[in-house]
Amino acid sequence: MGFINKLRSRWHEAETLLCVGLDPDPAKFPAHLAGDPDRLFRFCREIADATAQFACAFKPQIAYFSAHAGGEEALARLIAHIHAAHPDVPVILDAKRGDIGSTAEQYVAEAFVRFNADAVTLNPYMGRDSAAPFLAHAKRGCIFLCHTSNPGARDFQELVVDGEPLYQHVARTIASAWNGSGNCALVVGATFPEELRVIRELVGEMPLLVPGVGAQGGDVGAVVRNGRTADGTGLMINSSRGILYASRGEDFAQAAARAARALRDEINRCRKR
Ligand SMILES: O=c1ccn([C@@H]2O[C@H](COP(=O)(O)O)[C@@H](O)[C@H]2O)c(=O)[nH]1
Repeated sequence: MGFINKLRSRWHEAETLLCVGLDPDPAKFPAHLAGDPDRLFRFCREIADATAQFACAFKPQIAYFSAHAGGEEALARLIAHIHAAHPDVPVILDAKRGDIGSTAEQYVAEAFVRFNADAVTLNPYMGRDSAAPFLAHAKRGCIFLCHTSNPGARDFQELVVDGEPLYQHVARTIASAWNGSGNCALVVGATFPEELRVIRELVGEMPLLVPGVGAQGGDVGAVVRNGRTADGTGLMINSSRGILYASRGEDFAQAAARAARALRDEINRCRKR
């Protein structure tokens, strides 16, 4: 099953719009993992196993793995573990790739062959030819940065080009011209709920990956109100640090499960309003 259908099944059958972010930072790990050469994998595997039932997707951020010797091998093993143990939950590789076509082909092999991710985040700044090698894989998701969650999102993404802010042009172009295989989605920060509302109007039912709740302070109610589709889905609302570091003790995985369940439930309460 392709990424978009896997995601839709998860929204409807597991009744969750929560994306669990996997951003392992050894400085924040519980003491019993200190010095363990396999700590990135062990920490994330326990988090994934504890939170899978509450997740519509997992989103490992590649930098948290590639920053460490052996980290990319840990990431490959982690994704293989998720596919084997939680086959219904799609994996989004957060790598924000984008380059000329020949290099993009290598990034395609990285995301879809080496790591076997169901979807990958992409930077659309280099234009259509940089996205084409990814778009050709109709069963994999291509999730493009549109309006990011950080304060600097305003620097370029809100510049007015041909009478509209650049982020709106990006949303419109991807929805109308790049989504021929129906495998596109957009990243929109929870910290910009008004822009989220505008993007939802521009892109119809297209899935939106929404980071920025939890540690970055985005409002869950505003995200659901402004970002959901008519059937109350359409969103992958990501939380990473708020789930991963709910406890720094040996009970970290159980605490992560409680945090994931609480956020899943809060999102679902907002969907009913
Ligand atoms: O606009 C963006 C795009 C990506 N991210 C990523 O999402 C998570 C957020 O982590 P939290 O701990 O929940 O704040 C992280 O991997 C970012 O690289 C984003 O925050 N904003």
